[in-house]
Amino acid sequence: MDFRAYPDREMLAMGLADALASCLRRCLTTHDSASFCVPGGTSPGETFATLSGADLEWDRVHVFLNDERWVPEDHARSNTKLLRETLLTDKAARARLVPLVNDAPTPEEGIPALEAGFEGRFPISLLLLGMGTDMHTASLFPGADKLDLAMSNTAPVLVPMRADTAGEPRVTLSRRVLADAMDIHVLIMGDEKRAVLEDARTRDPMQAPIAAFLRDATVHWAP
Ligand SMILES: O=C(O)[C@H](O)[C@@H](O)[C@H](O)[C@H](O)COP(=O)(O)O
Repeated sequence: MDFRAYPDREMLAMGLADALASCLRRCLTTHDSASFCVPGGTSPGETFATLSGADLEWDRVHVFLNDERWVPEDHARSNTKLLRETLLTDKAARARLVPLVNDAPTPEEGIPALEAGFEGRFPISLLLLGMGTDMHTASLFPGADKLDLAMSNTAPVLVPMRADTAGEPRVTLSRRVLADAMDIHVLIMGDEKRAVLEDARTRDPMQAPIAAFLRDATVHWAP
């Protein structure tokens, strides 16, 4: 694991946006398109806003979330809404969004149509993950109903997920497809998350799902 500490959150947003843009640019020199998989939640907003102004061929970039809450796209807790408002603006408005939610009443009913949209998108070129203080990442929550399946080597691309701490039902990319990414970055902020991440490194991924991704990751942190 590579750990990059920034003096403050503004510097983190600038440094991380720069690292992500360079990686996408590099990928597009050797490939027709790039797959860029990003977290929801509150932490990446400023990084996304900075990255959206980066000069690169966004129309060759396929963007999708690590996970989504099963709520309509205009819901306050929709990660897709956040993505449209922060990353998919300015120059990055030309990127192609691969949807992770649809009108089906449950994730189970919606997943077959969503999985079809992921054809040709793997391996992920660039993965950015967040982390909760319970050591979850994407919607891989400790104790969640389908965690066994989502962490297994034979998992499908998308797994429906319910957990007491998750709020609404979720859909998440499985560990297998996330960990297969060519380049993995993790974004965390604050002293509490730094300590939690250190602790997670020593734990079994079934208790600390973020641990499944740390060995090859670059972690970006600011107080
Ligand atoms: O939909 C989600 O909740 C996320 O994708 C999730 O995995 C997130 O990255 C962490 O919970 C951190 O969230 P914060 O950045 O809000 O702390």
